[in-house]
This record gives sequence, structure tokens and C-alpha cells, in this order.
Amino acid sequence: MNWDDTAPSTDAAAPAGPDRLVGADADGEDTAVEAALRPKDLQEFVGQERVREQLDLVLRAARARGATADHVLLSGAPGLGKTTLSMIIAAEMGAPIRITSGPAIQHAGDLAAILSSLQEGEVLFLDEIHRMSRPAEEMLYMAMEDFRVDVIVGKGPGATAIPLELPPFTLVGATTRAGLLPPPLRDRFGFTAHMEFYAPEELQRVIHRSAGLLDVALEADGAAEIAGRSRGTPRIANRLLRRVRDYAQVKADGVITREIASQALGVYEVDARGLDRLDRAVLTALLKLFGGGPVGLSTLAVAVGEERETVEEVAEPFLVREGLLARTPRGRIATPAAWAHLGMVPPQHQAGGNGQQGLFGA
Ligand SMILES: Nc1ncnc2c1ncn2[C@@H]1O[C@H](COP(=O)(O)OP(=O)(O)OP(=O)(O)O)[C@@H](O)[C@H]1O
Ligand SMILES: [Mg+2]
Repeated sequence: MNWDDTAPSTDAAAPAGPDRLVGADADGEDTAVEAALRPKDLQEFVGQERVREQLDLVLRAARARGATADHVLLSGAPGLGKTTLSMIIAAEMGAPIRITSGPAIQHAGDLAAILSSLQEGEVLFLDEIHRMSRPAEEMLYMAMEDFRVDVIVGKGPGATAIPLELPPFTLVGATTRAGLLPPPLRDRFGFTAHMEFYAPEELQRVIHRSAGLLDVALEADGAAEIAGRSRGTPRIANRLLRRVRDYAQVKADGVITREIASQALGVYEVDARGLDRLDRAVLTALLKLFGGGPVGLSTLAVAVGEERETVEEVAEPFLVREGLLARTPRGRIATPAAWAHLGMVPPQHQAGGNGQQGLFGA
């Protein structure tokens, strides 16, 4: 028996940091449930009004012409619906979809094999397109523009390029980092959709929809409570809904009210604004130990007992987005909103003789 088979697999590309209920990346459970929760057409896709309207026009026009749709680039943070939208594009076009990702394409030959096996009109979904290898990327330029690839046969001076015609297809590229795409690649997409974080009302709709599919009894207030803690991200909203459902089932009668949602997410340490324990530890250290900063990242990391990268990549982006923390050349500083969120008073307001020692006080 090969004992290695039983070892847990490790993914070197996985981001640093602990698994979190409010993490935006998909975990194992998400992957299993998400297929069931994905909207199947544009009509069902919640929010992103502008993207939906534009995409609807692009797809309708292509259908009316009996043509293959233009290549589409979807950019946006993890969990906002890029994969979902790619499947919707294929469904709306009545076309099959082939799914692959940048990191899975090591050599140009891998891409040539995929491209040459596409059917006419097929949608090729290339996830994490910013992580493709250089030679593959260059092959993709020609494939996107001319529906042709040059397959190199042989090596050295005897190598020859054999041109290969491709059937017209629609490339749907997805990236969390549009800024990392080389301009020549970006320019070859006929339509670019930038996905924004969702408003609380939109997340409430996502949660109601998912509750219906999961057969969970959910009150409007309960949905609002979960939405407010979901960091603008449908994936997180769906995950929190599942955890609240567990709680409602075990501790109550199964119905998700505001009270139940709030209690459940309290147990999971996700606060009213969607901060979890790590986020709050960072903010608390910044306020209590360093008077709101500025303090260097390394010092802050030591103070919360985490790796520098964990603080910088896992906790800070959301704190910055929420306007709770700012990165300045002199270090990290807390904003007035951070003091308010943790129910604390900034030092300058304490100096007025209320008996407390202000940090910068006399
Ligand atoms: N607009 C939406 N309406 C309803 N549900 C949505 C919407 N957007 C996303 N979801 C749900 O959120 C989950 C995550 O969406 P999806 O997998 O498409 O995200 P993603 O942008 O591809 O994330 P990643 O960057 O990690 O690949 C899915 O279960 C999907 O059903
Ligand atoms: Mg995806």
C-alpha cells in the first residue's frame, strides 16, 4: 500500500492563513453545494445590474446574427459570481462549455489540444487567466483574433509551424486581478465585465433564493442579518446561511429569525459587520496596544501572533475596504470608524480630564 495516498493533499498555491467562515475563496463544502445554488440564466442572476444588462445585449445580438458571441472577460473578487456567469453565458447561447484554468495550462501544447478539440460556438471558460504561462498566452492571442493556432512540430532549426484552423468559439476569461493581464490580452476581449461587491439588499435576495433551494424557513429580518455580515459576497452569504441553518435546526425550531441569525453568527464569531476573530484581533491590537497607530506591519503581526502575510493578505484587505484601517507610509492606522466599531474612544478625546490617561496626553 502506498501510504502517500492517505496523506492530506496540499496545495502550494493556496493563500496563506487559516480557513475562515468569512473567507471569500471556495472551500471543500462550498464546491459541493455551489453547483446546486448557481443561478442558471441571466434572469435568475441577482444584482450586477449593469453587467447583466450589457451582457444581455451582447448575447442577444450574437444570437440574432446566428453568430458566436464575442470573447468576454470577467474580473472581480473571489465569490462574486464569475464562474456562475460563465455558465450562464453558455446556457444563454445554447452552447456547450469547456472549463479549464490558467494554472492547468503549463505548455502551449496543452492549450493547442484544448482549442483544437472545441466545437463550433463552444464556450471555453479560462479561470485565473492571469496565471497562464507566457507561451500559452501568446498562442491564445492568435486563437482569439484569427481562430487559428500555429502548432510547432520538431525542435531546433528543423522546427516548422503548422497552421491549424479553429472553429469560432467564445473565450470567457475570469480573473481576480485584471491589472495583471497584459494589455494585448485584455484588448482581445470584445466585452469586459467588472463585478462589484453586492449591496446588502442584493445579498438578501441571494440568501432568500438559496434558502428556497435548500428548503430552509427564513424570515426577512433573518436574511437581512446574514446579508449584513456577508462582506458583499454571495459565496460568503450562502456559507453563513448554511451555518445559521444548522444552528436554527439544533437550537431552535429551524426557522431563521433575526434573533437566531444573530445568535448563530455570534457563536461563529462573525460580528455585525462581517469581521471575524482575526479581523477583530488586528483592530483591537492596533487600538489598544498602539493607540490607533501608526504602527509597522511586522509589529502588528507579532502583537496578534500571526504571520505578517496573514495580517496583510487575509485580514487587512477587508478592513481597508470597510474604511476601518488605512495603510500609510508610516504604518497602519485605525480610522475613527474602527474606534466606533469596537466601542472605544480615540485617545485625543480622552485627554479632556475624564480620569483616563490619554496616550498622547499631558
Ligand atoms: N449574482 C448571483 N446571484 C445568485 N447567486 C450568486 C450570484 N453570484 C454568485 N452567486 C453564488 O455564489 C457562489 C460563488 O459564485 P462563483 O463560484 O461564480 O464565484 P467566482 O467569482 O467564480 O469565485 P472565484 O473567484 O473563487 O472563482 C455560487 O454558489 C453562486 O451560486
Ligand atoms: Mg470561479
